[in-house]
Amino acid sequence: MTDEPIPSADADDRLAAAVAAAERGGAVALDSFRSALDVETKADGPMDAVTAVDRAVQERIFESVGDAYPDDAVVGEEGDALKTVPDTGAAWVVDPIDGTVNYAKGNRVWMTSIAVCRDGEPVAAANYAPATDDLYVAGSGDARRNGDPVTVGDTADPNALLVNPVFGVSASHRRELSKAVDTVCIEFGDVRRFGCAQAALSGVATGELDAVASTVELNAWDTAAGVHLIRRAGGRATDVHGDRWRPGSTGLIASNGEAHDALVDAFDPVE
Ligand SMILES: O=P(O)(O)OC[C@H]1O[C@](O)(COP(=O)(O)O)[C@@H](O)[C@@H]1O
Ligand SMILES: [Mg+2]
Repeated sequence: MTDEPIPSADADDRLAAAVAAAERGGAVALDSFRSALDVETKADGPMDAVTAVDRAVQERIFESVGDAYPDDAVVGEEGDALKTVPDTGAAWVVDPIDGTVNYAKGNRVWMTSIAVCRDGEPVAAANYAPATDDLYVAGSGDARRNGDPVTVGDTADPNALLVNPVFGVSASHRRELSKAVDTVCIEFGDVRRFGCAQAALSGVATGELDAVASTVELNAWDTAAGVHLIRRAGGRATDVHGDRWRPGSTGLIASNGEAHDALVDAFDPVE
């Protein structure tokens, strides 16, 4: 296998700090959920939203991580934080609110996501959905939801797979998204889209979904934690060509593993 989780001796210490930081940050976000918010748009167009709450949550998480591990690198979606995961050392990858459009509209599908990476690979993950109080975590052991172990599903028939194309907020990704949705409709069971990549990836880890697909590079904060959860839940995560996924890879196919090659064949642009 090319997509086993990387063992890391310090993953479990940092996992405890990741959970604490996700809960602290998530509580800040929950305080303002379903209140009147000013929604600003970022470089990628009107679906690329940010609010003052996203920035406040990121700040809270950075404080929490900085207190516990002051020498670690910290990557974050908002502001001028580092945007890529360093190839060496320990790094924290933070999406303060994944699903800001949902959050701002009062939809409960959004998550505060934190991954810990070691030498560029995710080794621990905490995805917290404050509005539903669901917490998904994995360090060096089982993936867990609210303390209970979870595993990926066992659907193997391509025609029965629920596939979530998780990209396409940027205007520049719309054509690729449309092709990916077409591929799902023609070659697999049905399409799901949540507006929160970490919710989709967490859903693959628990068997609620069978696969997540992107044919374009995604940001580390939208992917790293969920990929680690899926690997620890028994699934697979590769790039669009079927090679081991890591932050910076081209595309992402993350699945229950049962029909992974069929998914890669269908989405890989190289025939
Ligand atoms: O195609 P793009 O522009 O990379 O956007 C896709 C990303 O946007 C999101 O749906 C929303 O992310 P944010 O709410 O954190 O901005 C992610 O979950 C998803 O990965
Ligand atoms: Mg975000």
